[in-house]
Amino acid sequence: MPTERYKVRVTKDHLVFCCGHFISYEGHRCERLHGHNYRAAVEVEGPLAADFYVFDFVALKARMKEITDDLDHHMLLATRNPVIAVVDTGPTVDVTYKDRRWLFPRGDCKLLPIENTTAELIARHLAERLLESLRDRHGFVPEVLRVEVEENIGQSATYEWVP
Ligand SMILES: Nc1nc2c(c(=O)[nH]1)N=C([C@H](O)[C@H](O)COP(=O)(O)OP(=O)(O)OP(=O)(O)O)CN2
Repeated sequence: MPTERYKVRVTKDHLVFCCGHFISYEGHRCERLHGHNYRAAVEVEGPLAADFYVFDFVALKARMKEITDDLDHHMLLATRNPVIAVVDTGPTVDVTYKDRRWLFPRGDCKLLPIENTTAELIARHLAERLLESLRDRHGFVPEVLRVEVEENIGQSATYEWVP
């Protein structure tokens, strides 16, 4: 008996989120502030449900779009970075790396509980939020979830979650 597996994938122009960021790298170096039109793609795997699909494309796009829209047009800051300090003062976010300092209006920022705003960790962050949303709103837990974040055409990172 052959084993059947199904996978649903969505990636759409409206799953693009335009954000500022900078990362630390090589342990002690820090990029200059710049931005990307990040593009997300989502895959879910599982058995076919009663409607003969793994999970409804329409709902999957809608849940992902809520998350990417929330990040769109914000400065992404990683709160767990070992060398870039991020302090939320209320009206502002004060960011320090060695002798460099950035001061952002709080409303322009998304503070992410991750170590670095790499495409890899942004993908994991999106996946965690999506899993919560799929579970809470649809009672759906996929067998496998993958989120790909493309920083630029031809360069992307994928996070895979398997329970
Ligand atoms: N595995 C990863 N590598 C890198 C990441 C990442 O998230 N994961 N991120 C960066 C930088 O943030 C940077 O923005 C990308 O650098 P680079 O490719 O040099 O810049 P461009 O997007 O402008 O691409 P071009 O090919 O130069 O046009 C680095 N590495």
